[in-house]
Amino acid sequence: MTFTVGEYLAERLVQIGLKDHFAVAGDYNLVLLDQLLKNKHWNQIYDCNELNCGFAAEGYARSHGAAMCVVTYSVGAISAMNSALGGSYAEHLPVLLVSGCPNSNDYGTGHILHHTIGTTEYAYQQEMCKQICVATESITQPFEAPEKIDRVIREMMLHQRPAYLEISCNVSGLECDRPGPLSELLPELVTDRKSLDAAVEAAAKFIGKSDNVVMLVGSKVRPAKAEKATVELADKLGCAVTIMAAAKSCFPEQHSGFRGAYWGIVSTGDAEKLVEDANKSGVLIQVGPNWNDYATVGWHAWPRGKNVLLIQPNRVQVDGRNYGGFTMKEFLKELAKKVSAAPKSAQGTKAPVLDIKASAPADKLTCDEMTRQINNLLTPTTTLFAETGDSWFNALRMNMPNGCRVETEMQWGHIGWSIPSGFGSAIGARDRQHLIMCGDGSFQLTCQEVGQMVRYQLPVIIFLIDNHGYGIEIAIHDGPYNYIQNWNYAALMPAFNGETGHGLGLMAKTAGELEDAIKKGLANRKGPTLIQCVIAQDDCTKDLLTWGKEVASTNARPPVINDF
Ligand SMILES: C/C(NCc1cnc(C)nc1N)=C(/S)[C@H](O)COP(=O)(O)OP(=O)(O)O
Ligand SMILES: [Mg+2]
Repeated sequence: MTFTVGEYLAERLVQIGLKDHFAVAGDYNLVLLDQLLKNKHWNQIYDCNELNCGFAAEGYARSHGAAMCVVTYSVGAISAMNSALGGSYAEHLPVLLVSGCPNSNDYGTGHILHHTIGTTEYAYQQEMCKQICVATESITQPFEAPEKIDRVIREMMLHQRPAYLEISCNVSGLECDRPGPLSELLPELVTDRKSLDAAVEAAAKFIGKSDNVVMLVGSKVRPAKAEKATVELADKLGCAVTIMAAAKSCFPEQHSGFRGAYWGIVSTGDAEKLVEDANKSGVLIQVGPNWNDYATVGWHAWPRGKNVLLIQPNRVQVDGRNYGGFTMKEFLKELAKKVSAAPKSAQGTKAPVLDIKASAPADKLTCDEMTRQINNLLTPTTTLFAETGDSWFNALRMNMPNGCRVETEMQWGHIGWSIPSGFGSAIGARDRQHLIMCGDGSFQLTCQEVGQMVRYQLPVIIFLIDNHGYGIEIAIHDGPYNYIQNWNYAALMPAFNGETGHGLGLMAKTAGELEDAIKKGLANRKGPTLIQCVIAQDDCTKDLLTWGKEVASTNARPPVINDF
């Protein structure tokens, strides 16, 4: 039995732990899909389109550690680039985008091929991908496959960022060597001990100079696999710990030091005062922050300067020095050993607690009541997806049981992401209850993947927030373009079910109807439940309005005219 190029790719990805991969068929990838199916240690999962396929892979990488999606040339791959590469790069996720590509005999012949842009060159796709991933390879001969496949996987795992691979449609089924051991795919970074020791020494001294130490945890602790090491340092220091909005659930909120989220004027709990005081006159330890325009509320809330110890995945900046040559995890673990055990008493009051009075069952459903009821569902094995929009603010104010995970896409911010990504995450972690909070505007971009949740019988509960339009945009800058055709979202489910599905579509216009719909959703284990939560168009969190106005004014800055 010959071992083929496609089987090599399958074996390598199964070796790094994948149990599933995602695909949309096309004539440039059918032979490859056949080869991937020969490997019985994983499943081939299908998507409705390539944008969703890329997001499903991104979601799988969130819950399972890495992912692959397979699409056809150009008409498939260029859609998938948005999600599988751009989004995954922005969100630090190891996703391999694989595209079938033209028959190797066509290269250099002047042939014009279908699905291309109609020129005689086919390298443009790989060139496009080079801009938004860490490694790309093109395979037109079987003998080059092992080295090129290993390289893209190795780079993707080392940098926790996406990579791109294309394979000629006449090569995937050709004979190929078998792979060597997995270890060469996952090289450990060589630690520069001298630099690590110097950085730890400097940081411990820096921290020791103040009795007002506050930690601020950012989203990069997750791709750096440093969440546990962050808790170890917090335990040793006994200091107050705050999180950035994009790092919701990256630090346990039942921890004695937890004090809320820092997000400038829309911070929760004591976080704003704690962070800004420490930045002014204490020590502010920032672990994996991503200070973009949204996180800094339009550049108005960006604590920087001489009192900051900045720890990034591969760099540490402290007291005017800059160190590299070790990982965040190594640095945090060594620092936890080094700092004095004298705990910096965790400042401020306890962590903020969601405090919303329950509505009466007959009351019209509100954003607060919906948030309260969803918050009551959270358990240590829940994964809550919060779509771009007011869902960010609703998730941020919820209380997280330790182990509960929140997924957001606050860097890429592609509306519609949560449905396909939630689908992929649920495939990758079938033992976790997946809840998705998705706005009506977002849902209209990628809702087809609810049909795939029906197909794979995933008991995902979708809270479709029907506020008749782009609420966040209306708050930032209103206009006719923020209003959408209002669908009967609950009525979609019978359509997605076809003859065989078990999806449930329910309408909730009152608090009681939502309670009842949630009960039905929790009981529905053989398919998704979509609950259309109808709320007033102007019913959004105060924080969204405050934040939106600031961001809008920053977006509106006039160009600086340099009159020389
Ligand atoms: C249109 C847009 N952003 C612009 C945008 C447009 N296209 C893509 C792919 N991504 C984007 N973020 C955004 S945030 C809408 O308010 C989302 O509306 P919805 O899902 O209904 O949520 P809210 O009502 O809570 O705002
Ligand atoms: Mg909306």
